[in-house]
Amino acid sequence: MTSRVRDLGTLGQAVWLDFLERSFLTEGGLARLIAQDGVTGVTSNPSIFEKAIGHGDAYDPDIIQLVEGGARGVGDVYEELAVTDIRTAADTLRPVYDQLGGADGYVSIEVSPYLADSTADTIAEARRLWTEIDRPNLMIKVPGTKAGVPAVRRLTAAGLNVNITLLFALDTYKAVAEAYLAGLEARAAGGEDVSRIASVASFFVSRIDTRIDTVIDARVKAGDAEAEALRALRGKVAIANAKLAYQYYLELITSDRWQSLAARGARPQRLLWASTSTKDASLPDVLYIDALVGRDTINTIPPKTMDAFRDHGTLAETLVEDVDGACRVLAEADRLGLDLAGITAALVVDGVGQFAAASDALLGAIAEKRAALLGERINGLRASLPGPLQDAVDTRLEAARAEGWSRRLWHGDASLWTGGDEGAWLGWLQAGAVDRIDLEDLAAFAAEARSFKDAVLLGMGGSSLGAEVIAGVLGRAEGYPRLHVLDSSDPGQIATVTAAIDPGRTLFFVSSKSGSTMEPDLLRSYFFDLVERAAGTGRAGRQFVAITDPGSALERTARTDGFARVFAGDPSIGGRYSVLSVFGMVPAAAMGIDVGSLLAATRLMVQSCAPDVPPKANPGFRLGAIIGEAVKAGRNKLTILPSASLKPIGAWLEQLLAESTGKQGRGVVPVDLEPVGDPAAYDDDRLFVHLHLAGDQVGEPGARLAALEKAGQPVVRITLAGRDRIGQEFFRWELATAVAGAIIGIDPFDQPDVEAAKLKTRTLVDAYERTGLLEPGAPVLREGALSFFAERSAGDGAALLRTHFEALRPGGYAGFLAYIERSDVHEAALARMRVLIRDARRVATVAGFGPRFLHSTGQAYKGGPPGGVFLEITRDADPDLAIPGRRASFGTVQMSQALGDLEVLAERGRRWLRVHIDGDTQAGLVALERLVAAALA
Ligand SMILES: O=P(O)(O)OC[C@H]1O[C@](O)(CO)[C@@H](O)[C@@H]1O
Ligand SMILES: O=C[C@H](O)[C@H](O)COP(=O)(O)O
Repeated sequence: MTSRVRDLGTLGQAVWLDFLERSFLTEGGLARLIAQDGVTGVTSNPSIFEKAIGHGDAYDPDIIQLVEGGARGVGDVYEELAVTDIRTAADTLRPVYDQLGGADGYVSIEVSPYLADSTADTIAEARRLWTEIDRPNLMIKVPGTKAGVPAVRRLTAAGLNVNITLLFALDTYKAVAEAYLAGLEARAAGGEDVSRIASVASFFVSRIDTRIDTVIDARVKAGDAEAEALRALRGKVAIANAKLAYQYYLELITSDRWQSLAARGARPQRLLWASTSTKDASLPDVLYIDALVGRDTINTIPPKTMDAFRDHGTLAETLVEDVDGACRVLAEADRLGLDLAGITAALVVDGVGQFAAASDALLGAIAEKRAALLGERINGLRASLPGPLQDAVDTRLEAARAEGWSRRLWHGDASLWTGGDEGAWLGWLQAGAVDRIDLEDLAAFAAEARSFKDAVLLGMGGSSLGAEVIAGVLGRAEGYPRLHVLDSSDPGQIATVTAAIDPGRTLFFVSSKSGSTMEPDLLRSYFFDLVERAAGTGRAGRQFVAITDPGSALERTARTDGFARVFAGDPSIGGRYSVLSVFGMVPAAAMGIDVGSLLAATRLMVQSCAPDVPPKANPGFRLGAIIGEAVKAGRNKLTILPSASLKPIGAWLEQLLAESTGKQGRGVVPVDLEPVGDPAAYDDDRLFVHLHLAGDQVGEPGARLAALEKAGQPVVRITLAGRDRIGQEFFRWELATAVAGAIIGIDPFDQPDVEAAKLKTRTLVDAYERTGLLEPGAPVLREGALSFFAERSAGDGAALLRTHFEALRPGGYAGFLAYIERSDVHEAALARMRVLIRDARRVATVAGFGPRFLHSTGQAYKGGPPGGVFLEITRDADPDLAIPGRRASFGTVQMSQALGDLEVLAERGRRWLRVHIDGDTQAGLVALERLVAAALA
């Protein structure tokens, strides 16, 4: 059967198909074109795959199989699908390849457009695909970018078939031709065979006209004096450009340099006309076929254009016709100021961008399919945001996609944040992604831990809160010790834990990344002494385990004191991001939790947030964009509303968000444990996040969310189908915090203002050690059991409090900094006062127990958004607790911390008032509550 397409072959031109799709391959579409039309090759690109895989359900069975068969990430899923198609196409073309002795019969796959700016990455990816697909008639497409050209030489030298894509400019084509020659010469010089290597230079045609003609049309419309001359060039420049490229090719293959390679059996690098479907409906649909017919060239044609050519194409060797005319067209374009060089340069950048966008769309589509398949195995997130905030989030996600944030974040590109050392603090990404923990060793440790009745974890902030959430949400397994977390210097708190344990049957974790934090160090010496007294001198060490970064002071102490174990942290993970590392996993193992399955469940989220998942489909990015944009819109009070079983996560979220983002006068102020109110209680500075565990009662927060939503408040709902999905939230929020940090424009991995309070405290404690004195200052008022410390007096207690609260402005917040024992009763008393203030002043309220919050929200209170108005509560420790070998007691340390904290707050211009309770704490809180109510009345 004759075919006009096939007849192009008689004129020396090969026809390739610029299309690929699974059913087309499997149902014999390609085989038919080979047989009927003499098609001898296939090209693919990211847009072609996006059209094939990203729409419809043809690939769903494979996607299901891949996801179910190993819960792989979307990049892997895409590659499996693409590789399968490319192999099928290559195998279908293999008889052609064999018949022509390797002269044709190729199928091309493109390296990821994300790598277009990196020679090394392009080479590595090309080699990986070459090995993976493993077909002699494969061509790897490398873009003709600055970084791509040297890759062409190296890949050719390495023996790969290369198709150089996105060529628009003559000069770049010449550079690419040179790279091919140099690659072959390198092989020849090394005595390697050059005869089995093929290469094509893909010269893009229609896209040039699309650009030039748009400029022409605009100028004509604007009444350009040269309108007639301009119009005459419509649809002509790209073809003229291509003709000159072909002239260069003809020259090159007659050169001595080429001839000597040809003598060794080398094949010329053929010109391939790409982008040959007509984009402008006013031009003939076969324009870029008819006009580009020439010997030893290829035209890669999409199906519709091929049909059109089969129907009404013209067979003539046009490429060598009227070359002078082509020169005149280009000269005329130049005379008319049509900047071909500028346009072709821009087209390369655009081309990479377009293919990256197509890849993003495809990976996003696969991510969505994967999420649907995983169903409840992956935690859900729904957001109901006011219109402008939703728009800002959408815009941000799209910008983040275009700027490659997801990949840049995973690759540690510090320019996402402040360009500082952020890249050195991303170990938590890997902690979630791969097994960094020796699970076997952890299982052995868990078996050892069974002999203990209780476990006490001594650590502050990030070094204890993750373990506390795990204990609170997952609980311990039968037969394993009960975990108590002690993150305080409060004598009452310490006494409560001491009373709850049998020191001789308790395992102690001393958990500190730096190994120099004061509280765990003091607590270690307190409990070590206690155990020594119970178990006998020299025997305590075997009940102690250190979790600390290598080389820390704690590690040394642990060795000296004969600790049972020392677990080493990863120095590239900051404390607040450390839960999925040994800091969370070691205590979890001691509680009998199956760390392996917890991490496996977590990994589904990690994969959903992987670098190849575009921001919009990436659950961590989505949350981060919401948080970041909410902050930018003034909604910086992230109000945490967990269902009952998830309550412990609030404190962990607080430390993560506040310490990471609250600096330079910006960031998130997390609001935890503030009872949920009616819409009227809230201003427009909130973002509500509800976390719900399946099986929990909808309860208060759940029930009021709809009303808040209706009132136009932004509400995010996160759902967990099971307790072991808590790890997914750890990872999601860590990523979200890093993303929010990038949006807010701060370094989410430092904590500059925490250090200031630490320093002040240390100065006070050291002075006390020397002098035995701690100067708490003189109160401005004593009223019953309460003493008030303030910058100036203002009448009675209620008046002082009134003046204090009058400093609250819209968008500000009221903070309770309570240096008292953390207990349900005290928490409830604070919550009641918080509600009084919120409802009276429509401001957010926060509360923290000192010194616990110093290692968490303390950063944001001092360094974060201004407007915090702080009421510090202190009391004399009674009974107090001595610290072995020290003059200062725990009570003195705690008071030093309270005073140091206040000094720094004052230095930062924060509004403060201290109320000191004499005698019974509970009674003092009741009295204070009464005064707060009076002050607000
Ligand atoms: O683990 P470390 O070094 O004892 O620090 C405990 C906590 O203190 C902080 O450094 C803040 O003071 C937190 O970032 C950290 O989680
Ligand atoms: O190799 C083929 C090219 O990727 C393709 O021809 C580009 O065509 P387009 O410009 O129509 O997208």
